[in-house]
Amino acid sequence: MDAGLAADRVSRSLGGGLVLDGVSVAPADGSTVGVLGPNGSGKSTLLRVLAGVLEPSAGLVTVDGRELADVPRRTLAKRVAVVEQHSDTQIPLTVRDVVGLGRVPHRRAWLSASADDDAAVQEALEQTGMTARSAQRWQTLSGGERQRVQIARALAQRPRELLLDEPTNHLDVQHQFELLDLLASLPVTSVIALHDLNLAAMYCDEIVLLDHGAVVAAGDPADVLTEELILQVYNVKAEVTTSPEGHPHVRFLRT
Ligand SMILES: Nc1ncnc2c1ncn2[C@@H]1O[C@H](COP(=O)(O)OP(=O)(O)OP(=O)(O)O)[C@@H](O)[C@H]1O
Repeated sequence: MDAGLAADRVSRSLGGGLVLDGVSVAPADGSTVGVLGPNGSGKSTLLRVLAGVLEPSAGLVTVDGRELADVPRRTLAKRVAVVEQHSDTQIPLTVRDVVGLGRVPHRRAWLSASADDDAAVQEALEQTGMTARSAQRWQTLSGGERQRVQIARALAQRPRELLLDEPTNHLDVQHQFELLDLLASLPVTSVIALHDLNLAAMYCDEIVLLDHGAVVAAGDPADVLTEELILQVYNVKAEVTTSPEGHPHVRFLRT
């Protein structure tokens, strides 16, 4: 039986158009998979289908070989965490409250937070560098701080799979690296929609390149981030070299 979360030839229509077209992805346990592709290529939709928020029109999403629709919501909520592109709330919550929401699937409704819950929240705040702001109101945070708190909420959930939609948006360069270093160091399987090809090259074990809802290439970053595929998919000329660390490095050419 397949372990983990996987999509098998998944299609999905939205608003009368085919937004995902036969997409398969089966991240290795503990790996980091980057989902790349131009605007509108289906990255967010793929993450939403993997999260069980959207049902596929065709194909299967499975968790440990079991169809997602057959997995109880609470079981799913305990093991799959999602960081969406835009999160907002009108409710006056502190940073600690927001991170604590990650523990809700682990708690019985009538019980208050356990020592385990508190420890998970504390650890997630530390991992994302947000401990000092734990009493601050969520609404008063900067865009990058909000992003880090959403990531802390997802980590507090202690998921096995973490789905992140452009998590480096709003983050300064130091925090982009810190976040991706953190994700790479954790024993979670991460599926990350990204726009930055070089960040993907540095941090992803595997890249899935989407175009018009279909997988154009998937596999090792060096096999996916080629000059030919970048030109084909993004319509931009690029020079791809190999960095001293052995990752592909993309330099865009605007001549
Ligand atoms: N509810 C909807 N009705 C109609 N079309 C939709 C709907 N939701 C998404 N789409 C379309 O599906 C396509 C894929 O959207 P999606 O958000 O998955 O792309 P993306 O690759 O994440 O894009 P971006 O890089 O801009 O975030 C887009 O063309 C979008 O307009």
